[in-house]
Amino acid sequence: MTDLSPAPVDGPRIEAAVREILLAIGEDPDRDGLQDTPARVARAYAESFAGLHADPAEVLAKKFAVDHQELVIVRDIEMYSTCEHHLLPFHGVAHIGYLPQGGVVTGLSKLARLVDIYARRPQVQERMTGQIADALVEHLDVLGCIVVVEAEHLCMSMRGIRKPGASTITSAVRGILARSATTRAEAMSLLVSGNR
Ligand SMILES: Nc1nc2c(ncn2[C@@H]2O[C@H](COP(=O)(O)OP(=O)(O)OP(=O)(O)O)[C@@H](O)[C@H]2O)c(=O)[nH]1
Ligand SMILES: [Zn+2]
Repeated sequence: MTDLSPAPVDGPRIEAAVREILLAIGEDPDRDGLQDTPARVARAYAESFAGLHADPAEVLAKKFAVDHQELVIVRDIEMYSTCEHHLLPFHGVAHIGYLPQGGVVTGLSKLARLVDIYARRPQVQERMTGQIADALVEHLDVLGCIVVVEAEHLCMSMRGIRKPGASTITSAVRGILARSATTRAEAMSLLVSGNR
């Protein structure tokens, strides 16, 4: 995990709500072991939803010039997010590839920070994938980019349809990579897991 500061959440409100949930499921929120749970959940949510209050423009503000006009790819960026339908985790990896414009690149760690900003929100995987790609276009002014996210959704594994191990893969392609099949194919072949 990166070092996003916890979000400024309304702690007492989360605590009251968690206490209600515990009562609603037939638990005793005052029993040993559960007494501190509402406060723990509030702290955990402040971390899990910190991305709501982080600015992708700030993360991508620091750029530098390198004489490199070709693909930059960082893959297997670990990500943990929260499905907005069930408030259960989905987790996996994000892969990012981009073509710099005019030799302007960002620090590699900033790509991982960008993933974190969009992962640490109530999310659906498709939107998160697109948001990462859009941020690269908007704030890094890339010539093109591709973002692929592979994740397992606990709402599909531990409940509901109960299919552990099912992997959801989403991609978002922007700019020149959306227009050129050859460049996109090259990026994709370097990006996806089958080619490790
Ligand atoms: N497309 C998409 N669907 C998601 C994501 N996360 C969870 N879902 C799905 O959201 C859907 C919500 O379906 P609903 O029928 O409203 O809720 P539900 O009755 O709990 O559905 P089940 O999970 O099928 O039991 C489910 O099919 C989930 O698998 C995501 O990131 N993207
Ligand atoms: Zn879900």
